[in-house]
Amino acid sequence: MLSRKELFKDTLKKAAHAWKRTVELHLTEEEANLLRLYIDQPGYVDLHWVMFVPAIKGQGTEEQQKKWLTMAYKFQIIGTYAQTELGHGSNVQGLETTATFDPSTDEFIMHSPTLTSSKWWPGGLGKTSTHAVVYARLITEGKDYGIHGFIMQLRSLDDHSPLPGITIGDIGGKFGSGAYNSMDNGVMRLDHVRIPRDQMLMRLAQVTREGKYVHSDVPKQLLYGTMVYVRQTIVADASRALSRAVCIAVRYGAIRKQFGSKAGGPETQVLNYKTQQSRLFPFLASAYAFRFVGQWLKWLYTDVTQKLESKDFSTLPEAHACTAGLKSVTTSATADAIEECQKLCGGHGYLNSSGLPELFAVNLPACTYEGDNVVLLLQVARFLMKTVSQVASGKQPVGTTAYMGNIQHLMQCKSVVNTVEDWLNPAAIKEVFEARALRMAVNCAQNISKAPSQEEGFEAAVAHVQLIIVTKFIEKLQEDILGHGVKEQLQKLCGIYALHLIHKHLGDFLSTGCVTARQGSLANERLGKLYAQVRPNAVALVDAFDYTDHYLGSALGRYDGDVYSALYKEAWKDPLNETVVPDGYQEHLRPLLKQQLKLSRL
Ligand SMILES: CCCCCCCCCCCCCCCCCCC/C=C/C(=O)SCCNC(=O)CCNC(=O)[C@H](O)C(C)(C)COP(=O)(O)OP(=O)(O)OC[C@H]1O[C@@H](n2cnc3c(N)ncnc32)[C@H](O)[C@@H]1OP(=O)(O)O
Ligand SMILES: Cc1cc2nc3c(=O)[nH]c(=O)nc-3n(C[C@H](O)[C@H](O)[C@H](O)COP(=O)(O)OP(=O)(O)OC[C@H]3O[C@@H](n4cnc5c(N)ncnc54)[C@H](O)[C@@H]3O)c2cc1C
Repeated sequence: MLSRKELFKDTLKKAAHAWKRTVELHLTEEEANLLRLYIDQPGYVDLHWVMFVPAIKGQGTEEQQKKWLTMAYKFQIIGTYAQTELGHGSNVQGLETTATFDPSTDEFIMHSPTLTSSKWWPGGLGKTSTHAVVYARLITEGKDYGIHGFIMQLRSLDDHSPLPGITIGDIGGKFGSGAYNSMDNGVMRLDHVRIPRDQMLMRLAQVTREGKYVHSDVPKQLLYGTMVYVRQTIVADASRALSRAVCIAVRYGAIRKQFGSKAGGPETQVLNYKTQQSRLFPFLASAYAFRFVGQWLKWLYTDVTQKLESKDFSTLPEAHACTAGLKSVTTSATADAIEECQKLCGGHGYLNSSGLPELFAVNLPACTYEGDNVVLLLQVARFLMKTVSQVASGKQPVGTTAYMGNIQHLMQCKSVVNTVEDWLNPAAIKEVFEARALRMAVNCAQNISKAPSQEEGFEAAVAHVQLIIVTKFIEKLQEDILGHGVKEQLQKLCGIYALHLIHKHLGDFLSTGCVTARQGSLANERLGKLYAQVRPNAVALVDAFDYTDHYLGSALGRYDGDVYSALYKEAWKDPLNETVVPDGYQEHLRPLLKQQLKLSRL
């Protein structure tokens, strides 16, 4: 119900309070992160911690890190990540902002040469940030060396006014009434703004005092390292958002009753309808699947970072493919699922008090930010094509592509599934997913060699990423899992996750010969049985997410199930209900009604 200005100020207040508590309680970075999650409104702090600090960590020299991170950690400066421009987002190499070295003063001149080069979107840029890592084309000795990162001060640390040569503001209201409107995504134009040479982030490359450009011995792809880090955190965000939506829809489905009463008896809980289960339980399974793959991705990222520190860059391409692919698949599935959860809750799901519209609006842009999901899947496809060609030349693939080494078997194997029960076998499930992913990648590589097209590999990329998620779920089940019967429930969810994908992508499985039509129909039969088995525990499985009513923010998803009185109470809080007769009655309704009355009496 807050206006944009009130919402923005409210976020500033909450973030400042969280920061105060972080300092007072001496919270670790991990604990502070958890606290931030409970603010639960996008704000400048996200960019400061998730992009500004990591960009300096990844691309700054030790000296630069010492100087800037010290200030950033103490919140003496607030930073953002200014990469995207009005005319350029996905194509980073196409950015236009220039950083031209002037040896006479030992400075870079930062400039926006065109309208389309205006920085556009960075979170916190519009009204809050004092500093930014700005991405610009480095020009020295008359040569354009492409995109590099530069630390720029944007606003005065005394009165917060923009520094000379910098025009800066908010880009305007966004989708939904709340959601991302708490964030001041910004626009910025630079008019020949000078910064000292040592504010170029110099871990990847340096410009000497004389203006000479020098490469370091680290791969230039590390320029994109901050995005790898954030994409990894976004997978965990997606799993959290999806589990919130599913929690609301499952709990409400157990309360809501429609039809089915016999002789005046109670109606049926909508959660008992098979159609409801087949729409909703795959999301429940996905919420668990994304959580487990998110945990694994965090491990992978930590592992890669440790290797990078000891100058082992070999796993960087895989880390890029995994983070890009998983960010893409999990955020797209989550946005679609939240929208469907609204429909699963019927009309009440469309009310703001259900919590679902806000959840949808705030998570939808995750399909776009940190890399448009289609563009990122094309990066995965590129990685797969390279791996296929390496396999063809005898190289043994490792990590998430290790299955491609089993090419002889996977290209011709037939699924062993013969009965409905066979679809309970994780090895049988894994094999069909591996075969489908490999066959699609190989087909794509063959098609590309005939008619090169970057867009060919999209479907193959999806198949590969789904294989990763299924595999990590299966691997999770091989660990010790505490709690009586918990493992059995997770096994059922794992089955639902995998088999619903077979159902959804049956065309791929059939056309690649990985599954026969009969096996596809056995999978559907198994799926129906699993839905019925999960039903008695569905509410417990969402209670296990352990969300408080406050955090869930939903009249429909309340733990106590007292949905109708909550909806009723929420309705009366609407500003329209502050008066019995609405504002505008005197000017617009009364004269109209009076006039019509007069006319009818003539
Ligand atoms: C006290 C402590 C308190 C702590 C408090 C903590 C609080 C924490 C809160 C956490 C909450 C989380 C909240 C999350 C909020 C998230 C906010 C998001 C805000 C959004 C930000 C943005 O959107 S920033 C802008 C993002 N932009 C993009 O993503 C652009 C996408 N485009 C690209 O990445 C590139 O243009 C490209 C990859 C699509 C193409 O690149 P290029 O033109 O160079 O071409 P190639 O395709 O030829 O690639 C060349 C080569 O490089 C490889 N490669 C590409 N990318 C990467 C990479 N990232 N890493 C490694 N390698 C990469 C590519 O594969 C090619 O390799 P080859 O070997 O040549 O094949
Ligand atoms: C809420 C939000 C917050 C953001 N925060 C930041 C931030 O803090 N800092 C920052 O720098 N940026 C930020 N961004 C910008 C974001 O990173 C870009 O929007 C994103 O990278 C996509 O780029 P684009 O908008 O230019 O889309 P475009 O690239 O113009 O995409 C438009 C369409 O074209 C398609 N397309 C593009 N290229 C290809 C291709 N090669 N093949 C096939 N299809 C293609 C896409 O799939 C899409 O459908 C934010 C964006 C949002 C929405």
